[in-house]
Parts: sequence; C-alpha cells; structure tokens
Amino acid sequence: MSRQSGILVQNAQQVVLVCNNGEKYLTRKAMQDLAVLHDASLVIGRNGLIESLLTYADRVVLSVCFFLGLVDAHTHPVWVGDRVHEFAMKLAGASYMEIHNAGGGIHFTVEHTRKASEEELFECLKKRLQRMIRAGSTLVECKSGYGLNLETETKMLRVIDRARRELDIDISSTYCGGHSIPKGKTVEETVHDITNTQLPKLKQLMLKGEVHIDNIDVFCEKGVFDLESTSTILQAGKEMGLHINFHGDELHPMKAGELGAKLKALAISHLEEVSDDGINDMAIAKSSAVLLPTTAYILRLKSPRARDMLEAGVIVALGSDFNPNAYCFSMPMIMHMACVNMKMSMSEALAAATINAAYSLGRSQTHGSLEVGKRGDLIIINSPRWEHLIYQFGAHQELIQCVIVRGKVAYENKNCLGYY
Ligand SMILES: N=CN[C@@H](CCC(=O)O)C(=O)O
Ligand SMILES: [Zn+2]
Repeated sequence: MSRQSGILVQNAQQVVLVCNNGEKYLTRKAMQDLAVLHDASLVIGRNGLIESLLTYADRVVLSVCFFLGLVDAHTHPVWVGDRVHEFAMKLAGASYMEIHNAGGGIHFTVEHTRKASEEELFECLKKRLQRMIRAGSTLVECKSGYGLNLETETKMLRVIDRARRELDIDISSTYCGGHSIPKGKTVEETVHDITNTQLPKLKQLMLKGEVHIDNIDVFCEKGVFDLESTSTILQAGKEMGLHINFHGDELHPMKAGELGAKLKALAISHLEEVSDDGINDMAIAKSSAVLLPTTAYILRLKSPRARDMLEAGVIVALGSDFNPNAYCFSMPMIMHMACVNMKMSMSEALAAATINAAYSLGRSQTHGSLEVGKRGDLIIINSPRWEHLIYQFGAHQELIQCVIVRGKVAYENKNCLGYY
C-alpha cells in the first residue's frame, strides 16, 4: 500500500471523517450527523499529514472501515504500584474518600512513584501507551500528579516528554501537582509550594526546552483543594501559558463548572455533581466537559448528566481516566459505557472521543477529524460498519486491524478475527 509520496490506504466500505468543514468542535445536532464517506480511499503524505480523500465507486471495496484515531482526553499513566487491593476494599464497601483519608488511594501511589527510577516509570508508561495504541488511541492526554513535590513531578513530566519523543503516539502533557495535599502539609503550604517553587522552576525548565507542558490541573474536591486554592493554582498556570484543564464537581458539588467558565478553562473533567448554572456557564464560555464513564462505574456513583450538558450546548468530550483506581485503556469501551450509562448516541460518543476530545486539549486544528492537512492518524477496523467498534463491548482487539500514526503503522494485528 506504500507509494512514493507517502501511503495510500485503499478501498474502505466507510471512511469516518467525523467532520469535514474545519470545525473545532461539535455540539448539539452536529454531533448526530457525522461525516462518513462510502467506498473511499485516502492518501497520507510523507510529512504524516492527510493529502487527499478519494471516492472510488467503481473499485472492489473491502469490508473494512477507516476511522480517524481516537483521542483520550484524560489519563494518569505514569506510576508504579497497582491498587488491586483497594479494588477489593471498594467491592467490600469502602468509598474512594475513605481509602484516601486513611492514607491510601493517591497517597499510596505517590509513595511508590517517589521511590521509582525514571527508567522504571518510562517502561511502565511505554507499555501503557502501547496498550492504548492497540485500542485505537492516537492522541492521549497524560498527567503528572503522583509526586506532589518538585522532584517527582519533574521526574514524571520528563518521562512523559521522553514518551512524546520516542513513541508513535501524540501526547498532551499536564502538570497535576495539585492532585492531592501531600501527607503532613496544609492546603496553604501546598498552594504556596506549587505557586512559589514548583511552577517557577517548571517555567525555567520549559524555557530551556527541558520539559514540555501543555495543561495545568488541580483536583478541586471537598477535603482536597477548595474553590479558592484551585483558582489560585490554575491562574498561576494560566499566566505561564498553560491551558486550564482540571478535575471538578466529582464527588461533591464544588461550583467547579462556574469557576472553570470564569477562568476560561479549556476543559473540566468528571462533573458528576455539576450544577445547572455550571452547565450554562460552561456552554457560554466554551469550556469543554471531559466525561469519564469509568469513574461512576467503578465507584458506583451517579453518572454525569451528559444529556443535560449536550442539550445546553456544552462541548462534551470523553476520556478513559486510566489510573490505578480505574484500570481501563480502551476508548471503544469508554464510548460504549457513555452510550449505555450516560445515554449518548453512538455518533455523539464518537464525536466526543475525537474532535471534541482534541478541542479539550487545544489540538482540534490538527487532530480529531480526517481532513486534508490534518494528522494522518487512523485506525482500520475489520467491519463493514463503524458502529461495531462501540457496539461490541470489549471486542476492540478482534476489530482493530491496524493503527496508523502520522502516516506510519504503529500497530498491526495479524490475528484479528473480525466483526463476526
Ligand atoms: N479524582 C482524582 N483523580 C483521579 C484518580 C486518581 C487516583 O485515584 O489515583 C481520577 O480522575 O479519577
Ligand atoms: Zn483524573
């Protein structure tokens, strides 16, 4: 399938473009009506960008679909020390915050991640990103946040940066030094450390080109960072040129939707407890809602009000939330869960896992749809209809034949059985 100018991917029954008019995001009705070509091929140039999309009605068409690569808008993939023992505790009735307040949860992962070497963390991240590629993700947001001090947060960000340079996947990097209050510290001390020590040092490293950071994140939650401390940290990050992309309104109503809209956040994640005002403010400010179906599922919470957000015109995106609490790499499974538990349609879920997820990371000019001039990131699935990737829960290994990132084969599944 190679040709001199780049690669030609030929003769698909369907090519799912998602949108084709340079849209930066989709809302409301536009999420129902995605752009799909029939009996088509596409050419990716040597520069890794899409050169042309062609329809060949007269050729023999293969019973495969080409999809643009999926975008995972929220992950915590850099850590060591799994928490399978905590999964057992939660199954026996313990809540997320009970485990956290008893010194487990994020604290457990921080303890192990601080002790890990950079090489060890990179090896873990590499395997996890490879598993994400196998499930069709080609752009992934990756957070730090299991260091909570300058040394380990910087170590995590360097590991993410190395993955960006060495692996066939695109990454949006998030500084999440405000993920929790470190043991033995107060909220005030932590905010001071982040704004006076960590962020200034990271700014220097960014200027020297030693780390690259795209977004700033804080866990805005009762017993973690309140609204005021969240706002202080996010504004300090914004002044450094970072996109605001934070955790809010997850376990308790915090007015995080309202705060995010006021600060012009690009993204607010979770939102299980968002208020009506928060939804309206987010729609007006174009602050996207990154919904994470695994959180409500694993913690047995109520699901975020996706329908209310969609009807209000909020830009809804999806993420796996991969972390030691929610061990899921698969955006096809996330889309299925969004459809069943959050009442989204398959078209809405796909728009949320592509163009809108790219918007939440400030990347929708280059990612999130198959359009001439955008990244040549796509997946080839062995099925005549694209909906099978969502419909067949957990079957993505048997459906995804190939994942192409920037015009290069990043994964090929020779044993793929197909959609039967
Ligand atoms: N809620 C805060 N952060 C993560 C969980 C992190 C952890 O438990 O290690 C989340 O998005 O679900
Ligand atoms: Zn998270």
